[in-house]
This record gives sequence, C-alpha cells and structure tokens, in this order.
Amino acid sequence: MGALEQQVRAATKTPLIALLGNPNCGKTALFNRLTGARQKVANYAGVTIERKEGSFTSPGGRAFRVLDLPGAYSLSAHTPDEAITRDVVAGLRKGEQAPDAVVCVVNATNLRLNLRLVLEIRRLGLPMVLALNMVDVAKKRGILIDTAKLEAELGFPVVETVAIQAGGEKALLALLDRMPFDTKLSPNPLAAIDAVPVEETQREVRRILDECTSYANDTGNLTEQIDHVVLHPVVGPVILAALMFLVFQAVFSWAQPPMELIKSGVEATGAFVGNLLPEGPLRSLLVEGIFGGVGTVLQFLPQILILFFFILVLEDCGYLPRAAFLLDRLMGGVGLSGRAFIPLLSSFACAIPGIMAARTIQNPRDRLVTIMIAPLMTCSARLPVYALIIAAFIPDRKVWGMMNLQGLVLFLLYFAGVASAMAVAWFIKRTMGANRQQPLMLELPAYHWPHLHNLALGLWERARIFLTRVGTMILTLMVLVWFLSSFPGAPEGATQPPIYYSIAGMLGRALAVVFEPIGFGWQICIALVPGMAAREVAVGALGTVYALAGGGDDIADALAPVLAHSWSLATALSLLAWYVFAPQCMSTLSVVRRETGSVRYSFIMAGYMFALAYTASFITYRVALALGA
Ligand SMILES: Nc1nc2c(ncn2[C@@H]2O[C@H](COP(=O)(O)OP(=O)(O)OP(=O)(O)O)[C@@H](O)[C@H]2O)c(=O)[nH]1
Ligand SMILES: [Mg+2]
Repeated sequence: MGALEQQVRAATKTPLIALLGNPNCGKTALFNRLTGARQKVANYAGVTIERKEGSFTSPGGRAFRVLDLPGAYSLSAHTPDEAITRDVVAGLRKGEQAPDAVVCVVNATNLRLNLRLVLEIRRLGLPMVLALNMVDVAKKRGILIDTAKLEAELGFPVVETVAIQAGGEKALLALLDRMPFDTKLSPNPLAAIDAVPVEETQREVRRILDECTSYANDTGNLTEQIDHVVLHPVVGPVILAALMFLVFQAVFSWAQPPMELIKSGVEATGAFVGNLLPEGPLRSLLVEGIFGGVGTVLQFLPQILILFFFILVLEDCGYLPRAAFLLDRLMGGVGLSGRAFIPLLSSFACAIPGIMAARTIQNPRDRLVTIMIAPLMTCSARLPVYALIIAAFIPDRKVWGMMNLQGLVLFLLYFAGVASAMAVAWFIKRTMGANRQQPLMLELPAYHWPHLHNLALGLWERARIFLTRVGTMILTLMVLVWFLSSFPGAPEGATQPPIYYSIAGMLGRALAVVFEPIGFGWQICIALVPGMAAREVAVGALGTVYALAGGGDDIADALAPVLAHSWSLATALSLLAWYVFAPQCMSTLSVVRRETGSVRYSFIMAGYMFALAYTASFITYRVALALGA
C-alpha cells in the first residue's frame, strides 16, 4: 500500500470489508440486505461474476464499505471469476487496497465443503468473521451447530445470519460495530495458502466438524426425493422438454390481453395527438415516427416479461444446475462443457451477460467456444421481431388439439438457434480438436420455493431495462429513421411514395441489391441497418417505413396486416431465418473483444454469423418460393 493511500485511509477511516465464500452460499443476498442494493441473487453457483462495492452505516453509527465478490471454492483460483476474488482479497488488484476485514459467508447446511475456503482465508492473517448463513434451513433439517465451540476452534467470531430475512443480518452488524480494524495483511499472502496441502486442510475441516456439529432427527431430504424424478435418465429429459415447451406456449397465449391493452392505449394516444396537430412534419414525426415506431416496440413488453417470469422462477428454485446436468452428455457430444449451460441460458435474456458468465468456465478453449456461440441463443431483443412476423403470417389456430401454432413456430425458432449453436460448437471441435472430456463438477443446490420478492424485483428490473431502452436508444433511433425516411421529399411527378426518394429510401435501394436474392425489398433493408444497434428497432423501423409508405395515419397501429399484405410468405420466412443467425448487436461484439482480450474474435464472430444468416435466408427463401409460398 502506498504512503499516500495509507494517509487517505487514516483520514477517512471507513473500513472496507469483503464478503467471501463458496458459490451460492448467500453472499449477494447478505450484501443486498446490508447495503439495500439490488444485485442479482439466484439459486445456482456462479451468479456473481464481478466485484461490486456498496456501503452502509451500522446501528452504532460506524460507516463501512463492503465488497460482494464472485464465489470461490478455493483461493488457488481455477476460473477467471475466482481469480477476481483471489486478487481482491489478497490485495493484488492494481489500484485497490486489500480489505480491512473479511466476512466469510458459509452455507450452514454444507459446512464440509464450505470450511475449506475459510481455513485458507484464515492463513491470510486478516481480521475475520464467520457468517453462518442459511441457519433457517439448517435448523429445519435438524443440523445443530455449536457456535461457541466453532468460534473457539477457528479463533475468530462466529455469527448466525439469514440473508433472506429482514433483520437476518443483525447479529453480524452488532459484531462489526465492536470489531477493531488494525491487523495488517501478512507479507506473502498467497504463498501462505499454498504452503499447506489440501489433504491436511480437509482433515482439519473434518476434525472441526466432529467437534462442533451434530444431527438431530434427519427427516428425509426432500431435495433428494425430487432429484430422484427430475434427474431420472428418461423422465428427466421429458420434464425438461415439457417445461421449455410450456414457456413458449405461454409467451403467446398469456400475452394477448395485455398486448391488446398497450396497443389500444398507444393507438388512442396517437390518434388524439394526431388530431390536435396540423398536417406537417411535426405531426408526421409524432404519429409515424414515435407512435408508429416506438409504440410498436412497446407492445412486446408483456411477452418479454412472461419469458422472464419463467426464467426467474427456474433460476430461483434451483432447477438450472439440474438442467445443465441433464444436458451434459448432449453438450459433451459437440465438445461443450456442461458448465456452458448457464452462460448459454443467460444468453436468452441477452448475449452480453451470457458471454460474461462464461468466466465461470475453467478451460480456456471451452470458454472461447461458449463465447462464440452465445449470440446464437435467441436474446429477448429478437422476440418482438419474431412475434411481429409470426402474428402477421402464421394463423392463430390450434394444432393437434391443444397447441397454439404461433407458439409452436416460436419454439422452433428458438430451437433453430440452439441447434445451430450446437452445430457450430461441433464444427469447432472437428477443426480445432477437442479437449479430453472433463467430468462435470456442479453443485446441485437444495430446492426452495422462488422468493416472491426476488421474482417481483427481477421482473421490475427487466421492465425497467426494456422501458429505458425504448425511451432512450430506440426512441433516438426511431427519430433518426423517421428523419432519414422523410427527407428530402418526393420530386415533381413522383410515382412512388415520398419515402422511396428519401435518404433512407436510397440507402435501402442500394442495400437491396445485396439482399434481393434472399427476398428483402428496400423497405426491409431500411429496417435492417438501425436494427444493428438494437434489434427491436427493426420492428419500430418497419412500423415507420410502412406508415410513411402507406401515407395513412392509422396504419401504424396495424403493422401486422400491412406486412401480411406487402410481403410474400417466402420473404417473411427468410427474414425470420435472418434474425436467427445474423449478428445484429454492436454491444455484443465489443463485449467479446473485452472478454477474449482480442478484437480478432469479434471479427470472426461477425463474419461467421453473417455467412450463416445469408446462407440460411437464401435456402429458406428459395425453398419457400419453389414450394409456392
Ligand atoms: N433459506 C435461505 N436462503 C438463502 C439465504 N441466503 C441466501 N439464500 C438463497 O440462496 C441462494 C443463493 O444466494 P446468492 O446471494 O445468490 O448467493 P451467492 O453466494 O451470492 O452466490 P454466487 O454469486 O453464485 O457466488 C438464493 O436462492 C437465495 O435466495 C438464507 O439465509 N436462507
Ligand atoms: Mg452472488
């Protein structure tokens, strides 16, 4: 630590405490409880992948800064996210002081696994506290822990916490209030950890547990009973497939009423504003640009929330690692690690957190493959595009008595993304050579009911992200699209609508040369370009383009029938195929550069995805035409 930094710290005297522990033991839940933050909490290992800082004041009036860190099994880090944790506690991160104290968070129901890290951290010589978390579950299961004895064994204070209960952090706060913060880090922290062989640490853990824990009546384990069914080699995959299927059915069938509501709201407001204003550019901007464009995107909020409702429930109840386990064989077959499951699943929300979650993968090659295929998973920004085209071209009827045909097509589109990702992974395995298959080491957490509070927060967070996007980026792009599509106006004696002669029209017509063979006319080409910044904009842009091209005011609210009228089915299918594969998001490409440390992979990704998209659309279009679509 530099002299200056020491002085600054002496002056501010705000101790920095770090929350450390195994994955999924409740660090983030505790962090949120202490600081009032809303970091993501979920029931699987590897939720937190970055260092997060917060602050709070204890009841005794003492100010603290607190760090939430990625979970780690050991300080001899094996994965990039564990390395972050190791570097932060050991004070090895550039420009960052080592913490003044460590709060070791452990899962009280799984001390055998958790205490190993605690003993490792103890060797760092920092002031320490043990937060015995999830004692509520431990008590229910009849696990008795003698905290006084444990304290004596470990040589530092032990407190019980329940991170998900209001007030569950009280004992910890009281303890922090009394703690002195003057011990210094031992001179060579990491060497101190590696000096002791793992076996010896494990022996020590066993000895401590024998001393301090006992079991009252162990009432059969519910999690094990559920797993008996859920992980069954035949029944398990059937349940998984049924679950996935249900999700996509729900996205279409449940969303109709709220979508109608938003639609009529936007329509009514648009008509009202339109009637107030005189004919002219301002009216056109508001009616065609904003209500026609942004309003169209807004309608898709219910579908996005329904999709996330399911993802959040699955995340919180503890099912995800089981799904990873079930799919491990399949994923191993194409050269992916079972650990890739959660990053890939996160990519259904957005490829960016998915690519970042690949930090939990130990093997660099596995990690790279996972990153490269993550954008093929259908992110939620693609949902509006799919939903719009499906609503326009796929009849809303039941097939085989119970299934909604639109939901089925949506399911197939998602499936196409997954299948192509597997194919690409397989191709990489064939060309780059595969790793020896490593067995999947995954902790299967205990099941619990999703916490309503978490669920509500998660949905609110999603709605906020979407509405912010609509209100900022999408709105800005829509105004730009409207501007480019409206100027310059039509020349004398024009035979086409004015947009044909606008700047956007010219661009669209130039691009159409390339896209004609896959069935995209100039109107679609206009929508493709702003769609690169945010996919949903393509939907909004189509709304604006067709509103302007049609010249009517009320067209914006009924885009689907307009599309059904203007495009052939072959074009619609080709555009769907394009959206399954094409790279359409600049932010993803830049995150790839950051996470892989090289811009090369961003280019490779963009290149292969464009090639795939063009080929897929070409085949789809030609086959559909040949079949008379
Ligand atoms: N019953 C009970 N559940 C808890 C408690 N603390 C956390 N949980 C649940 O345990 C799961 C994991 O919590 P997180 O806070 O995400 O765990 P984490 O240690 O931050 O996990 P990583 O970020 O993956 O390392 C979530 O489902 C929480 O709701 C507790 O004291 N009691
Ligand atoms: Mg966490």
